[in-house]
Amino acid sequence: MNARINALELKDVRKSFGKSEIIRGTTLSVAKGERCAIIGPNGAGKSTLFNLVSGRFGITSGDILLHGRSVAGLRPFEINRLGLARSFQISNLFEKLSVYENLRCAALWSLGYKYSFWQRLGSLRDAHERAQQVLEEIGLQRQRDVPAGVLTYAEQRALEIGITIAGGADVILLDEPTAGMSRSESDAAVELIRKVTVGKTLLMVEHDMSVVFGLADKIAVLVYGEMIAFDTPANIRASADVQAAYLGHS
Ligand SMILES: Nc1ncnc2c1ncn2[C@@H]1O[C@H](COP(=O)(O)OP(=O)(O)OP(=O)(O)O)[C@@H](O)[C@H]1O
Repeated sequence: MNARINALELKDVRKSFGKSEIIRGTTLSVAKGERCAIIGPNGAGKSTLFNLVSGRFGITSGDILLHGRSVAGLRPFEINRLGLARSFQISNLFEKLSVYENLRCAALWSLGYKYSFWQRLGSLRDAHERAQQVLEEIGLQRQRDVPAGVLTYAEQRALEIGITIAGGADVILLDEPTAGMSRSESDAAVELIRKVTVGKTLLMVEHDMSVVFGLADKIAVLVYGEMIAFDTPANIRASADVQAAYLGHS
């Protein structure tokens, strides 16, 4: 029965800021293990949608389900503990801490670090193991003890992806993971994202169409708060509506 439950589901989600309705009835189902990209012109509401899914903003109406369970009204850390982690457009690193320490902090936070002595010992051990494992996955072993602030930009973005996955969440939200990267850096980031999201569910906002079409199993097109299409990359590319509303102008 669980196989039929989607990892993430948005049901007629609406969000208004004052009198302006920014998200206008979005319905979206992301199956377990699927990689899904949200595209759309500037101001379409992509970041707002991310903020609704991760609990940073409350929805005005509709519902959001994570593994079949409503998360509407929950706070970001509660949604995180239920298995959803997100990255941010703006760097979220502790620049003075080492690469390893950044990863360990992220793992500890998600493990629900508490002040009980025994629990603390167990959490520290688990966090250490997770941090080591993620360090290898993101290919930053050689920079393990380097302060995050001195990494190159592309390495910092890789570390951010590592921090996002370090807690073991199975639904990952990445906000413009290749923004500001050169073509070759962005190609490497695509490979990294592909690798670290195997077996997980990915929702990402991305402006770079080669990244979107290279990674996504499904693409959602958001225009002025309305989801005008949600389909495979081939169908999105062929859609006259999408061409007219967005791709033709990018
Ligand atoms: N906290 C807020 N209060 C009021 N309006 C907001 C708030 N956050 C976003 N908006 C408005 O919602 C609209 C959508 O913004 P959003 O940042 O979600 O778009 P976007 O698709 O992510 O754009 P971009 O591609 O430029 O990042 C914009 O008109 C923005 O001004």
